[in-house]
Amino acid sequence: MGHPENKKQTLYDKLWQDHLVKSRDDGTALIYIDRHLIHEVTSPQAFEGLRLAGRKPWRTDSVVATPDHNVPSDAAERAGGIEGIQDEVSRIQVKTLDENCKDFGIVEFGINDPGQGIVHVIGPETGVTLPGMTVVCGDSHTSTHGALGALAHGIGTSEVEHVMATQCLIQKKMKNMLVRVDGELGPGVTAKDVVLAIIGKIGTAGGTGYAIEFGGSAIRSMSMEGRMTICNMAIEGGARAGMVAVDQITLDYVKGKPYAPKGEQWDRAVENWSRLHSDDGAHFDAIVELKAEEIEPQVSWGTSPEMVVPVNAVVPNPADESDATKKAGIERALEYMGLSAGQKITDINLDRVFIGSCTNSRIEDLRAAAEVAKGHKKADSVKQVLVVPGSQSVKAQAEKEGLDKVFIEAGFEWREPSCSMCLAMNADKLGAGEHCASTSNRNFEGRQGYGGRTHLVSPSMAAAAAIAGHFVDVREFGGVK
Ligand SMILES: CC(C)[C@H](C(=O)O)[C@@H](O)C(=O)O
Ligand code: SF4
Repeated sequence: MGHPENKKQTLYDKLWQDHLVKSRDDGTALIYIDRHLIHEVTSPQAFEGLRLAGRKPWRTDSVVATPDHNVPSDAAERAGGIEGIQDEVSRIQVKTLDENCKDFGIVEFGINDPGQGIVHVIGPETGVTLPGMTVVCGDSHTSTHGALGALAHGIGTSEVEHVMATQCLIQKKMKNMLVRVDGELGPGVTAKDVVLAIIGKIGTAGGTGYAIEFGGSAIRSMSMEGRMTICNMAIEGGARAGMVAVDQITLDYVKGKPYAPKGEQWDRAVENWSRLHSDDGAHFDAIVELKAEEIEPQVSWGTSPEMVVPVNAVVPNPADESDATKKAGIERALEYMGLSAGQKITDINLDRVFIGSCTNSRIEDLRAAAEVAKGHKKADSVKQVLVVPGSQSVKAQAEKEGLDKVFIEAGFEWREPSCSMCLAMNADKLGAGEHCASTSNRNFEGRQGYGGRTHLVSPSMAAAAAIAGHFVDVREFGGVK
């Protein structure tokens, strides 16, 4: 919320202002939506609603679809296309999306299309998501797209229908939070560690009611992939939207993408996008500061992303917690996770490892994991290591660089683009009681399969754990930059 006596605007204020259609007396407002991404899980009822009301999408070309949650990651199963999907519910979901897109004339990157991938990976990589846009999707991790200097957040299924019908959304303006990370990250410390450390500090409710802008020199010097990892998890810190100001790194990333403006339109876009940063002296309702040098590789030990500690720490003791509710939460998490207070994080043995998800399945993530895996073999005690690229285009690039071979030689499995074991909606699941080092964003009970135990880490930490069979400080592995 802009301070009454302060005309200086935050990035969020600007994006909001640019899309404000109407402020209403009840404190809500109507905002215009530029880009609407859809996937198979949250769109079927919305299409059904449109049909029942006899309505069509208002601006069909603003909608882009792709199946990601229910598509198999197994290459043989995947080769059979939609009809080849073994699980009936998944097959119906993917087929329904396909049919709805055909019926309503919506662009879809279908199951085996070269443009397919996790919706939050393909948006930025194709230029379907651009700076300055309002971006919505029936998916909470839509916050990812804010890394481009966009206002992006998840919406519910009824809102999916509303946006398709009207191109607008009823919203209440959020408050402004700045999370500033200054300094230089140490070797082996990545964007994932930064965002886990932020959530460890502010808690999963810390960002509730806020739009978070991530700034400071550590964020400014991060690649777009890193910024996306950070914004992806804004929602795990309670904020529906996370964002990063537009700078040269943003422009270099967007330029030349298939859906990005070209020629004279590019020049005009750049002129407009160069405003997309918070003004000096703009008012933030809350400011959180972290020092990059103090951030270490992180590992989550519990059942919420805020239950996270540095890799060389120990599992916390509920007896040290004075707040009764928090204490009970720690006790319950320890029981579910099968861990004991004071146990060293590096003593946690892993049954499976998952490298993927919209948090960490981009090319840079795969490069980081491959760098650690190169020349090593997974530990015998680790049953499975899945590497699931975030999109067909990431997969093709990784194969061009020979990363697939590095993984296969290390005994990892190289899979097809999908959400996969991030939430176990396809066949990739943990067994009850199994511990998994996962590069995803949620470690809730049962998230990766009934009774499964998820530990959130960075791609290089996941690869190191796969090789050692237990968590290790990736900085102790040779060759880590
Ligand atoms: C299925 C979808 C609605 C869900 C989300 O909103 O985030 C999923 O992507 C997740 O990560 O839990
Ligand atoms: S990869 Fe995971 S977090 Fe991302 S959209 Fe898919 S299920 Fe959700």
